[in-house]
Amino acid sequence: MKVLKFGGSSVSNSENCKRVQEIIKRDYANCKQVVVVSAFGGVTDELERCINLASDRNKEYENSLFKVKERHFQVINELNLPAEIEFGTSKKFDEIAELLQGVYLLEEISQKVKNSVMGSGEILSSLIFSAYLNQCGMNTVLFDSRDFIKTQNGKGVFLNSEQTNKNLEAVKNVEFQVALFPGFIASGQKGEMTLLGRGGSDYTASILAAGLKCSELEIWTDVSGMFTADPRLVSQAQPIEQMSFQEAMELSHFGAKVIYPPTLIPVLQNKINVRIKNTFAPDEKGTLITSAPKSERSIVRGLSSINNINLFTLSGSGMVGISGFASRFFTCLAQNKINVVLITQASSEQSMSVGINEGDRALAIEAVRSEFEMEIRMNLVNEPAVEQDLSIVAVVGEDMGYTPGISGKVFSVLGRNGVNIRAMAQGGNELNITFMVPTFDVKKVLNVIHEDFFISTHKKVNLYIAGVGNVGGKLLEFMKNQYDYLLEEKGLQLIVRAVTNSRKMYFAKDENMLQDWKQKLEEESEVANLQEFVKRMDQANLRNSVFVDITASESVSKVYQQVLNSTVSIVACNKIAASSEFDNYLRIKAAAKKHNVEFMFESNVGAGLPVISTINSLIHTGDKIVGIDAVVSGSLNFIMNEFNNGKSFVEAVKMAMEQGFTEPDPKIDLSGMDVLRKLLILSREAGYKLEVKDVEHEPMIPLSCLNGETAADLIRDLEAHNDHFEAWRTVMAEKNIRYRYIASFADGKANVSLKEVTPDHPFYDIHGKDNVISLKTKWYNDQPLIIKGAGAGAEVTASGIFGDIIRITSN
Ligand SMILES: NC(=O)C1=CN([C@@H]2O[C@H](COP(=O)(O)OP(=O)(O)OC[C@H]3O[C@@H](n4cnc5c(N)ncnc54)[C@H](O)[C@@H]3O)[C@@H](O)[C@H]2O)C=CC1
Ligand SMILES: N[C@@H](CC=O)C(=O)O
Repeated sequence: MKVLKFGGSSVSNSENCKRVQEIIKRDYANCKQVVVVSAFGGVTDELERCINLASDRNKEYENSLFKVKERHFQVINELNLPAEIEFGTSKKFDEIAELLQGVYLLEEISQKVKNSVMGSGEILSSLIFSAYLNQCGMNTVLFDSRDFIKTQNGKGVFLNSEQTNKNLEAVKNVEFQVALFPGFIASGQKGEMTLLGRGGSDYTASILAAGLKCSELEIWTDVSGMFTADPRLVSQAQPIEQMSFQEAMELSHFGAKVIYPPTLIPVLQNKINVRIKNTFAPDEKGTLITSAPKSERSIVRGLSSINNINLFTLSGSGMVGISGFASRFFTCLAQNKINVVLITQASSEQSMSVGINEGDRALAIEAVRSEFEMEIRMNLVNEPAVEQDLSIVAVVGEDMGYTPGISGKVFSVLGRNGVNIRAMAQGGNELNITFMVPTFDVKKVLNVIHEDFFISTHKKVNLYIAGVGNVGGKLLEFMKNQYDYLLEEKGLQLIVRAVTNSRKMYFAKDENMLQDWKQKLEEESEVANLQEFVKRMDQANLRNSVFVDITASESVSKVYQQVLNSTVSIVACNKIAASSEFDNYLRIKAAAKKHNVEFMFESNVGAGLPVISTINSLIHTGDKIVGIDAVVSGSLNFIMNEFNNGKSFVEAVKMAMEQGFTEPDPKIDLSGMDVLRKLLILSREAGYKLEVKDVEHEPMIPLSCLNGETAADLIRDLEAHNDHFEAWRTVMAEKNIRYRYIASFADGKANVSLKEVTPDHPFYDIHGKDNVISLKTKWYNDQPLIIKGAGAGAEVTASGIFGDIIRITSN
């Protein structure tokens, strides 16, 4: 014999009643079934509303009750049930109406009347449904749960399990194939109707399963089992195949609403397996709750959360070393029926904090103030402090016990995402790690932990992109091409949430704009506003967020602090921040460290070449950079190579500009400023404190060519100086040398200038836009470490930026 419980959603209309009948039919011939039904979906709430309206002397209750009645009659008619059911139903509604009229006249609700009205929904649904099953040819007997399930009053309503189990013996003597019981309702010592608590139909089913010694309890609902997290908050949540009773209890206690927590006690005591199934997808596996569940791939079984929690703190120096404070504190909360959801105490004994429901806040303050009135007056204890708008999150899993590193992993992923944990507790059995966070962060918290622990799912990477020109456009194209690969191979889902250029910006509503960012920016954008861009990114508060700076703008580099304060990582190919004042460079790095996020700028030097990462790796492993010689301007190398091949200097400059090797303002390259910035960045990363003024700097071209405003001015001025450049050609031929614009650093001295190199020099033969970076270190002393390859161009730069994004988000 097994018990099947169908919740309100499963029996909310005639269509669903037919589905339920199909489910019962599956095992009809094989085993006896005890079926428990809830009231039709939403009916209990409606009945409660009717009582409240009546007690407020609001005649609207009559209308509301009439609508509830109509719903029942609609089902009766649609199922073609016999007249006696209509009669029985009508009679029940007359009784309810009478009770409500009494409430209306007296303006008072007694517990007895309230129970009678609210429990009517189950009496009605069981009457209708049992008739329907019989009509379908099933041998169904309707039992009244009140005749069997007995409660006793204490502080609340408790099950009298001894009496209940004794009463249930009688059921065994009745001939049936389906026994139908209304859920939720029971009776007290004097036979009056009592209720088993909201969600109590689950409990009814569990009590029956235990009392009738059934083999299994099936809870049929509208979801396919208990999920690894609330699917409304975590889109990647999956049904959990199996879990233990203890895990189910922890998860349901902390908010997973699939099962009413007391339900698990009778079945646990009698070792009866519970299966949670979906009425609307009956072939799906659902979740099995059992004493020895098989291990899942993840050590964490599930996550749950409850909102509207307050952190209530009692503190004071007078509490230290004095016994009895805790006992008085908790007794006072208990006496006022204030439910404590989480407890923590500082080891100094100076403070104790508890999590309570928002609704209990006022009462808790009043009760604790009055309990400690004298101590507060004497300044031994402070006024109770309450923090609002918090939520509790529980990470649950039996396998977490005695496995080191789980809480470390949980808290480090939260730290990386900028979540401030207000209080925490771990059950002594290590079954749960529970903590309080601002409600604003709950969705992010559940998602990041879910992504980190449930390996079958992927990680969403939320990208905010500033600058969609030459390089930015290429990066977006690469990301679009690699989208499927990264999703499948690395479990990374790239989502572009917003883009801006200097004129327009577009924020995605809920969509991923990776595919059609151009069109969105063209057709649906708003006027660019950097502050607004950063503000909205902060408000979105999405996990694994990265701000990507692909501009050459100083104003964009100035928002980095703000971005990092929002716990968003930065990937930049814009060199301005890393080459700004040394203190600012340090401040940005410190902000990233403080907020546990990344500031990465590999593409600042050598575009996609692994230059900065190589320097970092040498330093981290104990090497020391003693000298740097580099040709790190892709455009200048390209220009000189074209010049050597016979092009005029200005022609070569125009080609570099057209091919996207120069900065948006080419004067930055030709003045040597771009190379200077790169040398600053390299030497800083190598551990030296260098400012712009410390670098000896000779521009590559005459200063008079750099006075113009626009690129056209520059071209005009270069043309005017053609003789100057042609003179280089003569010198190069005469001396058998080449000119290279070289950055060098040695003995604390930095220099960027145009130098002559002979054919045996490593910088003599450089192809196209290649960069060469030669690092002399403690370990690479005789032969320097050389990094060489294309150092400019949209493709290689975009690939460097993309690499940083993947490195950050793969952590
Ligand atoms: N082109 C190359 O080979 C390399 C370029 N880089 C860096 O890449 C960056 C971009 O270069 P390109 O794409 O070639 O330039 P670009 O001129 O084609 O694109 C720059 C983009 O930034 C946007 N922008 C400018 N100011 C802005 C602001 N205040 N707010 C929002 N957006 C703004 C522009 O509207 C444009 O979309 C530069 O910092 C450059 O140093 C780095 C390595 C190599
Ligand atoms: N303009 C730069 C591009 C990369 O930083 C260069 O020419 O190297």
